Amino acid sequence: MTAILEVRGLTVKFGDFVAVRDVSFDLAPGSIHSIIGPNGAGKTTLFNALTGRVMPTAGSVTFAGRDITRLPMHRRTVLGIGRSFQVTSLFAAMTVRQSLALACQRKLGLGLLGILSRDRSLAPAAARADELLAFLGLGDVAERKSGELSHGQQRRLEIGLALAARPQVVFLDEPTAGMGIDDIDAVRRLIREIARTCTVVLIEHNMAIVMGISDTITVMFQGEVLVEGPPDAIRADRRVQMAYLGEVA
Ligand SMILES: Nc1ncnc2c1ncn2[C@@H]1O[C@H](COP(=O)(O)OP(=O)(O)OP(=O)(O)O)[C@@H](O)[C@H]1O
Repeated sequence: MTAILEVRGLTVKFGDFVAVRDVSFDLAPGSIHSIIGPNGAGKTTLFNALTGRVMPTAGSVTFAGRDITRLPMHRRTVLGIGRSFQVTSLFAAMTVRQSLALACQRKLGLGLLGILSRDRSLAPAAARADELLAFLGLGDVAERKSGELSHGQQRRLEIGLALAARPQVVFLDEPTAGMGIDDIDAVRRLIREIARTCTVVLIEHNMAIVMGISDTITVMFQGEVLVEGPPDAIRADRRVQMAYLGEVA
């Protein structure tokens, strides 16, 4: 199977500090691939380098056969890479429907003014926003301000913003952080649904979720890939257990 994303020798330095060192992995199309590791292992920095938020110091990222190593984030979005991001103050002041429509709009290359106007060319973004409201289970709160949603609803909206442009690969950064058990279950189901049409890369601290839904898990430790494999192999791997205990040499 040809990988949809190929990461080779990726290194990110902040000054002299190496946050991500020589990371390589393949992302199988249609899979749920989790990146785990103890605090400070380099997961978020790796995500940032893969989505164009930070530029790597060395290495390459190839998406669907195209070298995207140095592309900025917005160009990657257009190519089909989505990323969840926090409901910012801009989104917080807008309704849920408007927030989703704006995110859809970005893909179409139009701005906030377009969304708030009644231009007919906005119909595709509005239709996509409706589709996402239903998919996320946020139809009932569509006209509420995003900033007024419950924590769990806000996290679902963040996932929706990442899906707005119909990505081929979506990066979700701790989608269940701070959630109660009911919301966690809803997000687990949502991720499974997303994976029916899209490859999912996940940073997640909740091991029950990671072990329950991942096809492949890459374990990072001190900026490097410690081990990669299916959940059962990762669960049984002594090095992983030691890493979480902070005892890997
Ligand atoms: N902009 C930056 N400048 C300097 N150091 C940074 C920067 N961003 C991250 N780091 C450092 O890089 C290391 C990896 O951080 P990163 O946030 O990628 O880890 P993580 O695995 O996502 O951790 P956590 O699970 O705690 O979120 C940490 O030591 C962090 O302090």
